[in-house]
Amino acid sequence: MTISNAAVRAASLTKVYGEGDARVVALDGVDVSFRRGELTAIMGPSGSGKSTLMHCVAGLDRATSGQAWVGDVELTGLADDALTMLRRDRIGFVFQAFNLLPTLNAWENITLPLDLAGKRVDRAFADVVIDAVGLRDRLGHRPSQLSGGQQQRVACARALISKPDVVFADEPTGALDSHSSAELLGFLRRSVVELGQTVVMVTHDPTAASYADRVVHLADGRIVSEQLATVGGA
Ligand SMILES: Nc1ncnc2c1ncn2[C@@H]1O[C@H](COP(=O)(O)OP(=O)(O)OP(=O)(O)O)[C@@H](O)[C@H]1O
Repeated sequence: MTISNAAVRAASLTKVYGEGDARVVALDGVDVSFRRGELTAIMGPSGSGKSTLMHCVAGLDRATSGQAWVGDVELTGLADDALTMLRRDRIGFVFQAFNLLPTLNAWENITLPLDLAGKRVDRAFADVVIDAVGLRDRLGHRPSQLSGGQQQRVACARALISKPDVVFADEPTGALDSHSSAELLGFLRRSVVELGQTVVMVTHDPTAASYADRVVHLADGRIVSEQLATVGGA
């Protein structure tokens, strides 16, 4: 793969927590690329390093050694403030806990990243995103007035609204029932197919992984296999 096809890349990425008896090698020299315009799932047993890998390539945590790039920007060489700006401008996040602001309504939550960055809302694109997540009639509702599935769709819309280079989703369906999970995964899939979004999703759930174009398996901090998914949208 050429570098230009990789939205995100890691080379010899290593993360060590603690020292002495408490020393844990969470990532052990990981080489991986996440391609543009694809949904990649990261799977593996509990403790295999999935979240650590995501955090280190998304600039939420610092690797101990090795390199990570978002596009052609090397994260591992950035100062803290440059890393914060890169996260804000080029990366969208969806977490298991929806992390919405309780006092803001759905529309205000969705457009918050643009407000924080001092950018205008592209109304035409916002319409596309809001219709895709099916939230048109819920825009004035606060998170407490929405179901879990609706809250997670708000979080997804918020991640997409600034057209980031990549959306990282960490167990996005972990708190959802199977119906809401299917809706959410269908939406993430459509964001890839229809909007050309790049998505990297950490998941335990084989059903969630079946929506991916490619599945990367981790064990003990190493990539043990990579496979192309057969369906990409189950
Ligand atoms: N802040 C930390 N301090 C010490 N050890 C940590 C820390 N964060 C993670 N670890 C350890 O690093 C290893 C990888 O953890 P990580 O959370 O990346 O795994 P995971 O595959 O995402 O697990 P899960 O599926 O259970 O969320 C584990 O052994 C974990 O205990």
